[in-house]
Amino acid sequence: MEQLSFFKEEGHTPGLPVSLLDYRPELFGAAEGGALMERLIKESAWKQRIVKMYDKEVVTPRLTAWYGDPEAYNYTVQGKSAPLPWTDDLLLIREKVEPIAGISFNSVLLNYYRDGNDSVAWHSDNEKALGTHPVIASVTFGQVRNFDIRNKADHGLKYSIRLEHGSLMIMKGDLQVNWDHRIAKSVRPMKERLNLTFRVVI
Ligand SMILES: O=C(O)CCC(=O)C(=O)O
Ligand SMILES: [Fe+2]
Repeated sequence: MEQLSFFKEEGHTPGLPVSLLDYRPELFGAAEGGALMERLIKESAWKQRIVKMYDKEVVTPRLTAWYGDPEAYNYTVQGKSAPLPWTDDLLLIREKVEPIAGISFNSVLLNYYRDGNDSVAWHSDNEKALGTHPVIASVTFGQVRNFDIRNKADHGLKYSIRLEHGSLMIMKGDLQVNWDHRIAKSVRPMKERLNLTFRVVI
């Protein structure tokens, strides 16, 4: 498979340094990743959460599920429900991710994008419960979608990374401080995509 490096996908700006974002395609092979994705989609406890946006309550345009250690519970990140216990598949993925990330994760947020209509709006993962410079490991299965990153102070400074099936992307350093990210809706037809972000909730 062609190795699509992050830097190939950049627009008019130089690439973000690896100290902020480390992209590694093919953490999982196509077949293994496909099997994991199918099981996780079928077996996870999906919820469509309601979040407050500018005083309005809106339903998140994707499905989510939280798993982790019981101690990883923090209402500012997960809403009112405690994380569900780790499953074998989630532990297997965590085991592959941790040596590369260089830290131990105590929770994982799963995002299920059913089609091109599902998305996550511009945000940074800067909740207090994640600390100021969180290391977040993001594993993607299924449909390739663009992961857009824009500078908080200069919205013209933007990058777009194609997150491929089976890939790992590690976000770290100042990324959540100075940059927002999103998965935009797509007018082109999109198949389903599963994303797992491993986090340390403190
Ligand atoms: O689906 C993705 O790649 C990103 C998800 C995300 O940004 C988040 O869960 O905070
Ligand atoms: Fe995020």
